[in-house]
Amino acid sequence: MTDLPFVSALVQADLPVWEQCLQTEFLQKMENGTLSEDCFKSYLVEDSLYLREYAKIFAWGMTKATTMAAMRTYYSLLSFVQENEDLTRLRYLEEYGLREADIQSLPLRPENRAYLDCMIDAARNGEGEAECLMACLPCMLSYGWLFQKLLQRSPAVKDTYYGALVLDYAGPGYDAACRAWAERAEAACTGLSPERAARCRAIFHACSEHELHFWEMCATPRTDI
Ligand SMILES: Cc1ncc(CN)c(N)n1
Repeated sequence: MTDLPFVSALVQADLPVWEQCLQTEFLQKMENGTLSEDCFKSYLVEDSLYLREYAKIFAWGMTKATTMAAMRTYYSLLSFVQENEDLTRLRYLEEYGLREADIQSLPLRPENRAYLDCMIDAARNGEGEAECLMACLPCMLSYGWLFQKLLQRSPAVKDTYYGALVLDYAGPGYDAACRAWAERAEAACTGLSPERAARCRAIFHACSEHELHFWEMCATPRTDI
């Protein structure tokens, strides 16, 4: 992504946070094959609730869109998350005897709620597309980075129970979506005033930190499923 200077600088600045994500108990155990099914199931449930709410961030973005290109970006991102990213997760949930409809009434854990509130705040109160994309980007890009790293470091992870999920996020389809998303963010953030660019960087960083807190949370399973 060296041809995307704004986005590359964001990623470089936050790599230490993403490294910390890789070191969390949940991802370490996933990598070495010792993650309990309770933890994994709990992660899938929490993440399903997260992705449901995540969709609403695009809705806020759309209310501020001033071009058809921006509308199409939100639409394509939303459909990627809901149609591609959802498939593997739903298959796992099914294996646990859970249907999507069964989990909708569950409360979000505080770390999850805090992350979503941060993104919604950026999309609702920011000036426009740049802020909305900055809020959504760490979610997308950090997963691509994390799971590619995990797979490179421990290729045997693909033969574990969690292999399908790892391969999804480390694979070319997800990578292409990340690239498209990053290009759009680069365009939205090009030519911003220094003040607004700084606010965008702060949103991206805050959301990277929330990704870390989400992984930390996942080491302890929910007790209500
Ligand atoms: C919390 C979280 N962050 C990121 C992703 C990957 N889009 C996800 N599914 N969930």
